[in-house]
Amino acid sequence: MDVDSVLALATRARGKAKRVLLRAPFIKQWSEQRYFAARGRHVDDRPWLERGRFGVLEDLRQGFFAQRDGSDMLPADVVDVADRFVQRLKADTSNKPCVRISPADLAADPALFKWGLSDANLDLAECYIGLPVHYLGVEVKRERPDGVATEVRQWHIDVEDRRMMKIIVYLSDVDEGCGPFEYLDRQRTRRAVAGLNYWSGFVPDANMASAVDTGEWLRATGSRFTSVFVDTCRLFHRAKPPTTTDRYSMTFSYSSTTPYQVFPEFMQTRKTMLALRSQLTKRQRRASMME
Ligand SMILES: O=C(O)CCC(=O)C(=O)O
Ligand SMILES: [Fe+2]
Repeated sequence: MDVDSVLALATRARGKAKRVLLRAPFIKQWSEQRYFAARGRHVDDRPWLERGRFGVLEDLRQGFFAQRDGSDMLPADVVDVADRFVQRLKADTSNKPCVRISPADLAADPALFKWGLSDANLDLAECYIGLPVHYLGVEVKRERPDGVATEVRQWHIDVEDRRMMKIIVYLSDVDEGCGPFEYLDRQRTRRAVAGLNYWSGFVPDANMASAVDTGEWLRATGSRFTSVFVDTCRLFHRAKPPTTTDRYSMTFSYSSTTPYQVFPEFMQTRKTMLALRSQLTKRQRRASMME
């Protein structure tokens, strides 16, 4: 095992310990008070949103989910980089269910990574989370149509933070068979958490079906550039295992500056971030945990 894997394991263990500790009644109450006080202090500092994102914020606040056509939101140079990554993923000949562009490759062609740090995105994440935010980076992936329910193709709720915002942008058309983002709305998530006595981890389909009927599972299908804005720490979700066609997509992730847990294997390394440093504004450096 190399040093990075050991560090990743240690970070995971520390995150889990923190989540366990925060379940203890007295500590939970203290931590909630601190959290709401911090959000209260931040109210006046929240940025203004550009008009297009206002409705997204409303939807996120009401149902932790918004779906939009994202074609106007992405600048041409970002789409160019995304397409290059898609071509690279298409050329992959392994038979892994999910293939990703490596953090080093993302940093070598940084327009896409940097779009995640645009004011419009940081503003939206900050307004929704209600606190200064960390940008955890972008993941660009291909989900192969093998129908296998591994990893995040199983039902789960993300454990990183109290609130989180992810922007998932499809880079190919996604219908029922192409592995759409699948989720339960707020009420059904609550019902499933209670019915399954859920705290963390992956839930097999059959167990989920016993808590919430499969007819009530929701799916975000749509053409290329369809964009999902979602708080994955608040809703049960998964990538539905694709059966007919590959799904290509990218996911930009944001948490508060004090998440319970992060997964460093999906994030940029300190070294690549230092190489990008001179291209970033102060706000972007803060959001990338560099200051
Ligand atoms: O890619 C997807 O559809 C969802 C994957 C997932 O679980 C996540 O991004 O939190
Ligand atoms: Fe997830």
